[in-house]
Amino acid sequence: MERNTLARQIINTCLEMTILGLNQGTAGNVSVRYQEGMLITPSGIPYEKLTESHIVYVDAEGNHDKTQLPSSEWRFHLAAYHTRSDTHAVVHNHAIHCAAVSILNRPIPAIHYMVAAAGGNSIPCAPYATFGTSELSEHVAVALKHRKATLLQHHGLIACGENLEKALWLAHEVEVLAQLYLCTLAITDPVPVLDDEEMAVVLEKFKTYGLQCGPAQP
Ligand SMILES: C[C@H](O)[C@@H](O)[C@@H](O)C(=O)COP(=O)(O)O
Ligand SMILES: [Zn+2]
Repeated sequence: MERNTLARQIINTCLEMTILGLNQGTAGNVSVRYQEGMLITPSGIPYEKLTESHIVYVDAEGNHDKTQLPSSEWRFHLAAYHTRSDTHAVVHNHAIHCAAVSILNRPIPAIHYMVAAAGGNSIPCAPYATFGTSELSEHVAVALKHRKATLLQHHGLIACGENLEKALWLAHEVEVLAQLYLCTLAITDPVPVLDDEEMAVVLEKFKTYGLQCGPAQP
């Protein structure tokens, strides 16, 4: 796809993220795999002010046009593409319930079968490291090895997808699961979970679910 078209899709995804209530201020960032690297949102510019020319191309080594400043999290976006060959879009946000669970430093267990949408029987919580660091990107690479989404301790969420639509959908889904987890945690801890056998059945069913609709989820 043409660079400008992808840039517009990135901006629309950012705006949609805000409409869905997943973000606030300049928190979060969005990228798509492009050529040998990725196209990514710039650092610290409010989404409403973004135009196509703000979207930065960063190559696989982290090089970019010196007149532009890519998201401070370009390292973990590159790490996601490097770790997951099925990933062509990455969404990061500070959605409130995801951030709350990340502060508790807990993975989201199999409290609901939709946890399988992230590719397994839990959604991990990558250990804390300062934003924008190589250390954080290393934690992200480990967490995303077997999952399409991970919480970031004391920070937020990362969700990956084959395209922007799927990555945003998963980010929203994980936020709903995080909210559900917090609601149930307020009543009982540990929260009852589905067993590994049932989650394996769901993971198998998700391999073919929704295929007749093209970009359907999961
Ligand atoms: C301090 C930043 O907000 C950090 O949390 C980062 O992870 C983020 O979400 C937005 O940073 P950029 O504007 O640099 O993408
Ligand atoms: Zn962040």
